[in-house]
Amino acid sequence: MASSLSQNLFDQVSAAVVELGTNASTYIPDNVAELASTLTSDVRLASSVVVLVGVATWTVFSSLRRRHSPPGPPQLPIIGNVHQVPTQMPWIKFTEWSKQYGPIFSLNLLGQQVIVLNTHKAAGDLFDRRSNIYSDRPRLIMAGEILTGGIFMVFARYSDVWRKMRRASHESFNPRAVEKYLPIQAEAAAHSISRILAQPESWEENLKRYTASAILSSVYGWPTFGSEGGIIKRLHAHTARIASAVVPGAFLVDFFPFMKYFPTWIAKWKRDGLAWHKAETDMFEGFNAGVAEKLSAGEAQHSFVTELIDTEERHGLSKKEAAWLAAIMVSAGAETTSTTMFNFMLAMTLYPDVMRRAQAEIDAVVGRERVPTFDDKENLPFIRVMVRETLRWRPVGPLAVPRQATEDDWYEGYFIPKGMVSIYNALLDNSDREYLVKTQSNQSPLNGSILIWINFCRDPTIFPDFDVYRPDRFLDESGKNEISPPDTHQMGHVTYGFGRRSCVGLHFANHALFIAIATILWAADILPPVDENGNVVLPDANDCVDAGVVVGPAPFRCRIKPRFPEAQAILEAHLASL
Ligand code: HEM
Repeated sequence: MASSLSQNLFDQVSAAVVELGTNASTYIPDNVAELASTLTSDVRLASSVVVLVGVATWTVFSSLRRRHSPPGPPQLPIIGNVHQVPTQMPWIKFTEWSKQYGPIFSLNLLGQQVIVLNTHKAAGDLFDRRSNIYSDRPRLIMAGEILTGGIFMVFARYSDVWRKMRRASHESFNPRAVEKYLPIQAEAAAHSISRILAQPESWEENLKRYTASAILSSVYGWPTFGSEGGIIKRLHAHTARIASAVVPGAFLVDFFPFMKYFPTWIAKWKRDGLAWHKAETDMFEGFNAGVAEKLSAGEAQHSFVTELIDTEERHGLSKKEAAWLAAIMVSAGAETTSTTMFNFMLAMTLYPDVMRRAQAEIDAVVGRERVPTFDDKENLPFIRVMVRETLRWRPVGPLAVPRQATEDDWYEGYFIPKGMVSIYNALLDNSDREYLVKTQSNQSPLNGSILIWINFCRDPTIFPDFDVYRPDRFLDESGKNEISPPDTHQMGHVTYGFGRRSCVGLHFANHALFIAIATILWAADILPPVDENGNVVLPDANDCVDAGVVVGPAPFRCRIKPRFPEAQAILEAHLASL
């Protein structure tokens, strides 16, 4: 199967060659043609020699290099393994290779050495325990430099600007600090579930609005459930533009870095990219300026940006960096969380017994006369582990953003040279079942060599029944306390990544998932659809969609019914009391 990478490159290079050829023939005078034909055979001979020498050198060099490299599939000269990496869901191929070559194997993608890690331990050893040398990201010229000016935190190099951004975001999103956002999250959840009860068929849209609204309100202090409308589409377009630029082969400049210095009048891609960066910067700076104005008028609600305004000098952040940082928190947080909620809804339609057990816990602790709150969390262990199990069962983050080693290193007898890209293949799925994949975006970052689904969440040695949604796998014998396998950061899964580059918004996300799950299960039953004869039609659990940014379930229907007649009125009274 041809990879998108080689296809993209091939298309771009052939277009350039055709254009060059067409232009050249126009200018060659007739008397030069004769001379050219006598030279042709000599040139052919010389170029054959050059190619042969090149191939021989490459073979010797690569065999020396591979002596200490992790094993991997045989490579072709120049392109390496590019042609073998599938355009769709590459982790299936990676899982196959891990069975053949072992849990740590390496690939060569157009000269770029890549290692794929397939165990919790290896990823923990490198990304957690040696994170001082495994916290860099590979260079992405178009996505990371031209479009986002080196300040898009997710792709930022392990640099001073990343450190400043990480410090500032950690200060406002660490476990204690996120507590100030709890009222916003609870209000947004109650709004969203109330709307879902009123229009059950719009559950998907309302869950999207929920996560966007909660994060926008927390970051900018905008009113909860009301301001997110058009901005959701706008931010999705923002993230999708960046994601599409990450696709290997989408821009030649990522293979030929000197092209970055082309003047803008000959490089349209660069001109467009810089113009886009400026427009996005203006918009984000406008958002922060709006908050600053309200703050000086004494009208601003406390938010991440009001904190940044107070602390940006201490953190050494410029206005532009602060504006991008705020926007990144929204774009990294909204879709990841709503897609996790879609997976939860899917699980409920497929596992009614799990839903009943959760509802029994809610009834016992909360009752039916008030909505659940964060104060109930302590007494709702089953709901807490549903959050973990949802993140484990279907990790939405195939964008396990790759790492790059900043120093030479040895691991398990293998040499890992500085500059080696490491990716972790976290969806270790030993069932040989195929995923049905529908691609909504033509240019998915999944299609590339460096962006991979995280996957240990389905490691059969740790979770023998990995494909089953079973939250109580994370409860101890008392049924009250959470347990976690090693190297899962006391969370039971690695869906939020590893070490210094792990998700900085994970505590916010865990709270958002908890309150939405508790509220919807308190208010409603989530049931599979029925056909015209009343027979249950179960959605296909393995039918997933690569939306370009995250992977989630393919659209499916479910029936949402209030559990008791007063649910809607209680939710509305609750909202009115806030
Ligand atoms: C269920 C929801 C979420 C999932 C599954 C998720 C997953 C991830 C993953 C896998 C990474 C890369 C980790 C690594 O390289 O090891 C990441 C990074 C990041 N996430 Fe999240 N995330 C979620 C929600 C959020 C939220 C709510 C926010 C903001 C409030 C956020 C902000 C970020 C940022 C800024 C980074 C870049 C960190 C860095 O490079 O230093 N995420 N996330």
